[in-house]
Amino acid sequence: MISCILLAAGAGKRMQCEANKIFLRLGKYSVLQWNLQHMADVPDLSEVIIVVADGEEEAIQNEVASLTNLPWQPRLVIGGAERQDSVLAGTKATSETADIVLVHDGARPMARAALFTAVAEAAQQHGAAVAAVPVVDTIKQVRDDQTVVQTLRRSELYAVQTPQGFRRSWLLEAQEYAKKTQFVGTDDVSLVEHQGKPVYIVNSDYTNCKLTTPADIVKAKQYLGVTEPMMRVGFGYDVHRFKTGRPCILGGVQIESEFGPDGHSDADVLIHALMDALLGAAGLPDIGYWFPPEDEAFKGASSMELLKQVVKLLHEKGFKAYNVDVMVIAEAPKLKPHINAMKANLAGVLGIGEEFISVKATTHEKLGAFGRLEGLAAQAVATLYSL
Ligand SMILES: Nc1ccn([C@@H]2O[C@H](COP(=O)(O)OP(=O)(O)OP(=O)(O)O)[C@@H](O)[C@H]2O)c(=O)n1
Ligand SMILES: C[C@](O)(CO)[C@H](O)COP(=O)(O)O
Repeated sequence: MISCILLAAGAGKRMQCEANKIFLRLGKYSVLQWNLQHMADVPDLSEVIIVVADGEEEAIQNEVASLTNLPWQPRLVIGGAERQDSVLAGTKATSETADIVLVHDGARPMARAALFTAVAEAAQQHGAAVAAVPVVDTIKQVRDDQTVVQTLRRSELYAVQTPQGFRRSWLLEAQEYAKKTQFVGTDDVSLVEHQGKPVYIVNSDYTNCKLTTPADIVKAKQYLGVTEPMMRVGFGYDVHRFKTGRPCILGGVQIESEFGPDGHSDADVLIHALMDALLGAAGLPDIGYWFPPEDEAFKGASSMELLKQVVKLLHEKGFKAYNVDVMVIAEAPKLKPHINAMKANLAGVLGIGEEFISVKATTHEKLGAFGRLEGLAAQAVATLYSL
């Protein structure tokens, strides 16, 4: 049985962000979630212990809970001041039935399932193993006064990463010995080396870098295939004549009135302007193309139903509404009492919160055709983001 300790109790000081870097979002997942997603594909992994900073348990738990595909339920333990303390806390929480324990930096979200498996297999065979890559730079040993002691032979040098793997008995003994001899290592297998025991190198790749400084985030996004969401803006406008006896439906809300907008469909001018804004932002043809006025299928059609079709068209093109702002220009009826209901309608169909929806109304100060109550108009602006 394989158990994995995922270290997430650091402060992330060098990342210079306010919160622990484990919560940074890289596209659809946070750094922590990318780790868990990759680990979920490790065939024999049965137990995951996340080592968390005191006070961050709930936030970590929420991150875990939003992943529904994990084959195990990670357990949380509180870490210590130094990395080695955190690994020790994690080790104590591993099951006695685990024969292999892997230790992985939460700051390495690019490590793939195959690497975890390779390190676990090497640890099973050799006792202790570590993922590593040959160094690409020439490495020099340097004195405090900045002068070189020696140039190390590059062909013998590897930069080690995580996962680092152990037979559980080896890890426990190494930690015991490190405690007794007060040895502190900058990585985990160095505790085994300190006992004079061998550590096996598993060839990894350079994409498994540790997210340490802000520059590493750029690399991480590239390696994880994260593309920045693209924002698009669209504008829509519509006018309808008023007709006595027509229902007055605006924003999907039927308003008591002796007259209403005339048209082939329910003539919901607000929704029409909004649909054109959404379609325009997506670079799609306007509502006349999708719902032609001469087509009998749309006679008396509910514009809210048409809006649902527009949202479907957006999704098919890979877009989702981010926010919308609609302005109705009407001398009457009074829209204020109905604005909240309209916003709720739009929120439901667009699948966004009401705080991202604005519906406003203005009179035309009795000027011109709108002022004479011959008709009404609506303007809309919508922003979309790529899914
Ligand atoms: N006391 C500690 C220190 C570090 N870590 C974890 O060890 C990994 C590697 O450490 P590092 O990159 O140094 O992370 P931080 O300690 O968070 O960063 P910094 O040193 O910049 O504060 C990280 O996933 C970090 O969360 C830990 O669990 N407990
Ligand atoms: C374990 C490690 O990731 C191997 O490169 C590294 O030593 C961790 O160092 P940190 O200072 O805790 O980031």
